[in-house]
Amino acid sequence: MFSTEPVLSLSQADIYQGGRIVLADVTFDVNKGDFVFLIGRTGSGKSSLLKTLYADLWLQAGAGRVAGFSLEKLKPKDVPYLRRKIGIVFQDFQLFMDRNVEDNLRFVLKATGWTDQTKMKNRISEVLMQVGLGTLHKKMPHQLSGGEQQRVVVARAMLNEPMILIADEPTGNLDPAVGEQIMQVFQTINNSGTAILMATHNYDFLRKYPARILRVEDGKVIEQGL
Ligand SMILES: Nc1ncnc2c1ncn2[C@@H]1O[C@H](COP(=O)(O)OP(=O)(O)OP(=O)(O)O)[C@@H](O)[C@H]1O
Repeated sequence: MFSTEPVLSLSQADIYQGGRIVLADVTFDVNKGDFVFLIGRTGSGKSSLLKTLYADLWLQAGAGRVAGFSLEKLKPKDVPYLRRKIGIVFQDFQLFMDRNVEDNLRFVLKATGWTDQTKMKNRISEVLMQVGLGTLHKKMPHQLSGGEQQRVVVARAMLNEPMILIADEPTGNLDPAVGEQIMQVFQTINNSGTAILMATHNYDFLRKYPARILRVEDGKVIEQGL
């Protein structure tokens, strides 16, 4: 992949959900280091769009490239490799509740082909530092606050140095002050060069952290001025 190629590119893409078209003719790029908010009413199609980008929904018409993978040519066997190049964060933290923080992260590293114990330990320390949780390796998820759990989820998404972080309402279940901490973690990650595409209903973020805004409305995706 050439370094000038967008991290993500959709061209005249149609987004389907359950056999029904949700969004038509979607065209936009996200470049290295971009921060992009995705906004729109409940049910407008934000999650469907994001799911298409990480191949949870199949792209049925138009063209798409994500982290060097062509969505229209993607085969089921390619999906895990695509997902290694993108970090995914949802609203609900899905940590294994019966494993400590370090083991939650190690699970992902092993599943994505890491074998060297020292390298795994070092990478786990790096990502936990990156999200401001450098001392919580041995804690069980239930010993962490909701915000801390979500930061572990963000750390997990960063393990394989993704080119883009795709986040669907990552602060939706958190109180505003804690949501703000997650937003600051995203800013730090973005400042180190990782592109971020984040669906949110929190309009305070749009004011406080000016960035590109894509609005999903009436079956279309529109780039909005600042
Ligand atoms: N699994 C599904 N099967 C069929 N239709 C679905 C499915 N999931 C969502 N839809 C429909 O697709 C449309 C878009 O939903 P989507 O979840 O993408 O919206 P959203 O903008 O992410 O909403 P929210 O802000 O509430 O998360 C809605 O009409 C929804 O009812």
